[in-house]
Amino acid sequence: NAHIICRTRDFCFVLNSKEVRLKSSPADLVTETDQQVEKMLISAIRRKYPQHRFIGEESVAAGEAVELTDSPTWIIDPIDGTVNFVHRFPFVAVSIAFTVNKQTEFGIVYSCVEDKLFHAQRGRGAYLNGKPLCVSGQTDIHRCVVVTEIGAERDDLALSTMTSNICRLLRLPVQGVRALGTAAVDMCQVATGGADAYYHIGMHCWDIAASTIIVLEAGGVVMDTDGSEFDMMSRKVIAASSSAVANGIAQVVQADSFLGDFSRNRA
Ligand SMILES: O=P(O)(O)O[C@H]1[C@H](O)[C@@H](O)[C@H](O)[C@@H](O)[C@@H]1O
Ligand SMILES: [Mg+2]
Ligand SMILES: [Mg+2]
Repeated sequence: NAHIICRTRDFCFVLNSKEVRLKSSPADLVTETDQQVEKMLISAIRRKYPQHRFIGEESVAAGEAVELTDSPTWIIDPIDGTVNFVHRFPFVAVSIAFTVNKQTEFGIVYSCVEDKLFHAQRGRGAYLNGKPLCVSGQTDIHRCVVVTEIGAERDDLALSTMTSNICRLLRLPVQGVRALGTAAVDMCQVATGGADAYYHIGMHCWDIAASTIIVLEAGGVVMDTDGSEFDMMSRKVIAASSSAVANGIAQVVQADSFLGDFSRNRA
């Protein structure tokens, strides 16, 4: 059984996950807690906003389409870092973003074990537990700590793409490469200035929708891994402290044909 104690200033509760099941790969896990948290969030929001749409990781896993329209839409990852959650590795987050006309209006990432609440609203800055956030402003790729993710894919092409990208960055060299096991929290490190950049190939919109606006509102930049304009549904992202660093990463990171048929969001 996996469990985690979530504390906030106002309450403390224990989330139990009795059953761990596999989804797309032996490293893509889901627990009852993922499903219950998503249901709880969607039903609470729906009560207040019955017309709004939802893209939720576990609803998509259950067969719902991933369709981002102009309608007000909530993009939810009920537990980002489910492998961490199951193993009690202490980086686990709830990620919620809200979009209108495909533009993100606000994002919230709650890193449960750390009791860190990141949030940002378009045009109103980014905050961690109420304090304003600012990226490092680093412009020299050689002085960067870069965060990425190993991902859940375990096929040869995915693994060689992931490892060769890390090798290319280390050879530049950069000063460090890190992976916390939750894309949402990884990306928030860029917003705090603790990391200078984050890139990921193969994540889904629910992993990074909220943290994208948090990085942007903290003064960072976001782009596709090929250097083109960021598309939340493309499953590729670079978030960085400056355009110079983002472009430096885009020059070395290759997506190749890794995403293949899976190049749009699906569970
Ligand atoms: O499935 P969850 O835990 O919501 O999301 C995780 C991704 O599946 C995995 O690929 C990635 O490495 C991890 O960081 C991410 O957040
Ligand atoms: Mg996730
Ligand atoms: Mg999840």
